[in-house]
Amino acid sequence: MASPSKDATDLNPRTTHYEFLGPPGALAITIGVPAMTYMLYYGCSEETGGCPPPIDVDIILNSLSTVDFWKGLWDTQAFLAYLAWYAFTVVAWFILPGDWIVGTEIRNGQRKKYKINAFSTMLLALGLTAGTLYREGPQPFTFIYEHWVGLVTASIAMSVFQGLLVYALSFRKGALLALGGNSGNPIYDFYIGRELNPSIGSFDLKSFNELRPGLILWMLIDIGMVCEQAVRRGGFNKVTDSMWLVLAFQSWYVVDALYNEPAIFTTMDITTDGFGFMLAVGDLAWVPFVYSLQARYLVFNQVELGPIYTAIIIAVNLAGYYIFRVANGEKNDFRNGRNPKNLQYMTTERGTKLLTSGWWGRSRHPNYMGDLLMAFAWSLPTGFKTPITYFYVIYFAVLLMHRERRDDEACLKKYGKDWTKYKKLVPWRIIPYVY
Ligand SMILES: NC(=O)C1=CN([C@@H]2O[C@H](COP(=O)(O)OP(=O)(O)OC[C@H]3O[C@@H](n4cnc5c(N)ncnc54)[C@H](OP(=O)(O)O)[C@@H]3O)[C@@H](O)[C@H]2O)C=CC1
Ligand SMILES: CC(C)=CCC[C@@H](C)[C@H]1CC=C2C3=C(CC[C@@]21C)[C@@]1(C)CC[C@H](O)C(C)(C)[C@@H]1CC3
Repeated sequence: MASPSKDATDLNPRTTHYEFLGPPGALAITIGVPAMTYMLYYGCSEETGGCPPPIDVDIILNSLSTVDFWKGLWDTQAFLAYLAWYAFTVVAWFILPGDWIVGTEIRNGQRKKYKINAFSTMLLALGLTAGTLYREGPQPFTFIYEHWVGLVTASIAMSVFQGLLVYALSFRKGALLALGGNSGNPIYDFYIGRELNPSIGSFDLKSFNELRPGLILWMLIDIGMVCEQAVRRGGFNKVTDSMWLVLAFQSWYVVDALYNEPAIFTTMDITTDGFGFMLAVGDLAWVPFVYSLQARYLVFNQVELGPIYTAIIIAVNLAGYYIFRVANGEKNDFRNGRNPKNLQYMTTERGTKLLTSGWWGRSRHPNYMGDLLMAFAWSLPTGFKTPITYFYVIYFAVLLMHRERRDDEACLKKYGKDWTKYKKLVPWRIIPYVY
């Protein structure tokens, strides 16, 4: 129950400290993320002549000045397909059964309830995909490759719509705002997310978007790229080992996230950050259309790895996955009051405990290290002809380093001198003895 002594101003203090370099940074990312999503297509595709295409300023300026180029960004068929996909995930949330779990305590003393059926949504989507593949073969799925730009536009349009909607709704009476999203600057608050958990009844938009429409679409896009290659090479048995590896690794990552759905309720996106344009565009456009770049590249640059390289890349991915899963599992168990491995911990003045052994005794974000190792394994199958397919690894390293610093600041505020004590016990940020 909400504490009766807290009024709306106590609960929703003004944000006085900016992140992401404040409003100019927020504006740059608001424009930059959609722009980069398109640029990674135009800068790495067979339509434009390669990865990267030969750079000729005159040709680029000429094509930018043609009506056809701008018309190509809009594709009604792709838009309708995207809307149908989004609607499917919403309907699945409503109709598929699932347990309701209680999230961590939020600032107003309440705990939200979340319906757990992301995994069954994925199974339904995969079942329908398998049925279509069985009846009609890979051809229908080439739609994704052929309508790429239109699908990107549709996902960005949905993100803008949701960003504006949640920003407007956050002004209603009684809304609980994110501590970092109430600066009063509309550009910044729109970007970072003003309201902590925008919901329609029991439908929570932030956790829904984080796990369903973007993440499952990423896997379906990868399947679409396998189908495109199968059509070009004359059958699934001719699809390259590199393409199968990318599909297997990335699908496994998605399956793992959906299977462990309850674990996202202890991540900082859910517990601390608001839901605004940053997460909307990240979830809906960036994850499916940028994270699948390696698979799209392998459609037009078909790499055969052979058994030795395949084995090495699988080993790198498995090592990363092991660290990622075990570290996330240790923290999730611990935050839910369990400590099956009897790990050591310190108790803070706030009452919360912090693990000081196991993976969380090796570095302060061991899960990031595992995630990064996996990211590297997803790019390796593309070979070394172009650095562009390693974009994900570089972006991800920057994102996680920045995220670590944001979390460090937040934990310092939360735990005060106990955090400093914890940092002395666990001095490494992400990679032990390196960083
Ligand atoms: N693929 C992708 O694009 C992305 C993936 N990720 C992944 O998402 C996952 C979640 O990441 P994220 O939410 O950023 O961070 P973490 O899962 O690392 O969670 C950080 C929080 O954990 C708690 N914590 C910190 N130290 C300890 C400790 N020693 N013992 C117990 N609890 C501790 C603190 O919260 P408190 O004390 O309040 O509980 C802290 O705020 C990661 O695996 C990350 O790799 C993240 C971003 C993008
Ligand atoms: C600048 C920009 C593009 C920002 C958006 C960042 C988002 C893309 C990421 C923020 C946190 C994320 C998480 C996952 C996907 C990427 C985003 C949305 C995640 C769902 C991936 C699967 C993992 O298992 C996870 C559930 C731990 C993870 C949670 C955080």
